[in-house]
Amino acid sequence: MLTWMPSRKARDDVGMTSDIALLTEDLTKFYGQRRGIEGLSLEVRAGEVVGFLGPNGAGKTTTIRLLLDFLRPTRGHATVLGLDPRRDKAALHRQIGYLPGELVFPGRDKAEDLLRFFAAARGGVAWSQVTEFAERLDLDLSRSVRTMSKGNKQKVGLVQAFMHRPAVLVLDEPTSGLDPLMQQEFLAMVRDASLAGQTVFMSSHVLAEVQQAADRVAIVRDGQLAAVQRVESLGKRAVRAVEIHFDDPVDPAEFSVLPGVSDVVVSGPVLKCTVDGRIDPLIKAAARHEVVDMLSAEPDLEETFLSFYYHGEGAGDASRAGA
Ligand SMILES: Nc1ncnc2c1ncn2[C@@H]1O[C@H](COP(=O)(O)OP(=O)(O)OP(=O)(O)O)[C@@H](O)[C@H]1O
Repeated sequence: MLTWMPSRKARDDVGMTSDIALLTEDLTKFYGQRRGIEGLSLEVRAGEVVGFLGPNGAGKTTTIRLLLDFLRPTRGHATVLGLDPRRDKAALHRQIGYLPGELVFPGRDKAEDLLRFFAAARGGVAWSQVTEFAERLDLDLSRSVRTMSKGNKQKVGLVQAFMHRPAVLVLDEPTSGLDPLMQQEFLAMVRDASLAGQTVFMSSHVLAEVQQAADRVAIVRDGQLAAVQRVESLGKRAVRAVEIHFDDPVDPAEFSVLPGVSDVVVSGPVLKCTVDGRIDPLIKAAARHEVVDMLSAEPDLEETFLSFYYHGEGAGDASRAGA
């Protein structure tokens, strides 16, 4: 999906006051000696969907809590819609939809009562907006939240985050506990939110879901930003297996010298190899021969994702919005 800049009207409709929805500069949080997140500089533009990816303990929740002023930074700062989350908490309250990673609903309230409470706390939300999201997520509002499964509690959390159509949605592991059908519905809600001019910043450790909904992914590892990539370019970087069938036998040496090409094996007219990154050099070399067929396995984004963890590639080359 390409970055899409919402129209001025769409941004006005959701109360967007700044072109930059989220900004962090050198954002750092240490818990005593323990690093939560360090030196995080990231810009999310209004209307963008950014996936915040990383394994357990990478620093995703810490970052999100800093953005919402549930934690105070050790160093650096963050702004939301150009405002300071600490100083302008009240002003931001209605413009942010937040889904915490760990949902705790005390009491025996029915989902409906709880959502009425959240709606009132936000200065009133048309009840039709609440039921619209509840229906999309197939959530029974008459059930007591305390007795709900993890997935149903997650749906309540999502409805409260989306129901007031906030300018910015900050979602910590939003698909946690949802079945595949509901995960798809959630991703559709994210796409609709983006089309309506809302900004979405969502943490996840599932690359596939982020790939479906996000414009960019920011990858954190050990408390530091390891890479920020446009989703399409993650695909382009991926390692893929390629098999080319020629009319006549080819010389492996001709292909093994190509940039990004390795593991070249030729048996008669069939060449198999691995391509890391751009496939163009291989295509141009192959085109010097008569090509009968070519097979290329889909880039494995999970592998690309892991390669960021283990080799620490590409730090911050698209950390600025629209890069
Ligand atoms: N309250 C705390 N006290 C001490 N250390 C903490 C605290 N909260 C988080 N940490 C540490 O900070 C680091 C980042 O944790 P964080 O919860 O932000 O990661 P995460 O990416 O959200 O992980 P997960 O996917 O497991 O939720 C981890 O090493 C974690 O142990």
